Amino acid sequence: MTARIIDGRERAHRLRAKIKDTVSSFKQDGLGTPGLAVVLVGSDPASEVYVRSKLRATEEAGIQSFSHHFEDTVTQADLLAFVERLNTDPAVHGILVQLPLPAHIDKLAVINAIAPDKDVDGFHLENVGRLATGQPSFIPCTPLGCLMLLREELGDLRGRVATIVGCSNIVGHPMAELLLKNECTVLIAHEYTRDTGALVRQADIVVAAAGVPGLIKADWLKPGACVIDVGINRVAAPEKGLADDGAPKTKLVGDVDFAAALAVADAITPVPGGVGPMTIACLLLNTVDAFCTQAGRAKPACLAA
Ligand SMILES: NC(=O)C1=CN([C@@H]2O[C@H](COP(=O)(O)OP(=O)(O)OC[C@H]3O[C@@H](n4cnc5c(N)ncnc54)[C@H](OP(=O)(O)O)[C@@H]3O)[C@@H](O)[C@H]2O)C=CC1
Ligand SMILES: Nc1nc(=O)c2c([nH]1)NC[C@@H]1CN(c3ccc(C(=O)N[C@@H](CCC(=O)O)C(=O)O)cc3)C=[N+]21
Ligand SMILES: [Mg+2]
Repeated sequence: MTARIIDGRERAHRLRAKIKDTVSSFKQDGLGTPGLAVVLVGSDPASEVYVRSKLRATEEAGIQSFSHHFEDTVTQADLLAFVERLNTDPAVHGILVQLPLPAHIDKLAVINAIAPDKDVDGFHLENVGRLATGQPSFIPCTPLGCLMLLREELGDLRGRVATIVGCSNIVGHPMAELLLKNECTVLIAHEYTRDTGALVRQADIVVAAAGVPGLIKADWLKPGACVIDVGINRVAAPEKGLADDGAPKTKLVGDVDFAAALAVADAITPVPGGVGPMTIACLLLNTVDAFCTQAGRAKPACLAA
């Protein structure tokens, strides 16, 4: 038996099509157009790629995009002043500051400067606290995308054992909150966990978000587990030959030993084509949500998670 491969790209396309219809109905009803501002600092090539695909998806959905690129020498004061301008700009409903930020910038200060009702990443202290206490909040895009895939795959999650490997502010920790809220029994592993395999072996649901290629071995998986691989790791792929600069070509892999896991898991997300596209679709979803709240309007039922 071989595991079902969960097609995140297809699921994301479906969600983006619904968002696009919703946005066009807002325009027809004379309610205006949602707007998303994306702020990039410096010239990390991976960040530039992500920001470009976020902006492309935004425009394809009919959402207005505002893109701002700062040199990596920008001062914290200038960045904070810029966020404040976006906070008061009525055309901007959502604000995303791409991470990582250069070391001289206090990233928490920048995140917490974003107006909580425009914080479509859900990283602001107020949204984090709301999620942790069961109050309405923005939900970080990657965990929200993972939850949508899990619910489509498994239906009700109540009582299932979920092990999350990694507990960062942007993925692992909010994922744990969200699964707890969905009545899972949640186990969390991190760098100092003595036996991560022992936690993974108990899991009906595994969410791998450590950023370590091949960390999750197939013999760690409980037969029939549902595996969500969040990791995005660029590794050498000598089998693809050499690039122009003479170095081996590279490929993206997740944190799970995918080929071996296929024989044990019931369902698994691939990398690429799994969680990544859902992250982007959920960013658009959160932007529509922000727009509705700011317009004093209920979110359309067809977009409910
Ligand atoms: N698909 C998508 O949409 C997205 C993918 N990603 C990818 O997900 C991965 C995680 O991202 P992010 O959360 O930002 O990364 P961070 O580096 O911020 O966090 C990694 C987490 O994994 C833990 N960890 C590291 N090594 C191990 C190990 N050997 N065993 C168990 N736990 C370990 C760390 O523990 P400790 O807390 O003790 O340091 C930490 O909690 C990356 O590959 C990233 O590229 C990220 C965002 C979106
Ligand atoms: N403020 C902030 N919010 C974020 O949500 C945020 C961030 N900063 N910094 C970086 C991480 C990473 N992240 C990804 C989004 C999409 C893909 C994605 O679309 N991946 C494609 C492949 C892309 C490729 O080919 O490189 C896939 O998995 O199929 C990956 C990673 C969002 N992040
Ligand atoms: Mg660490």
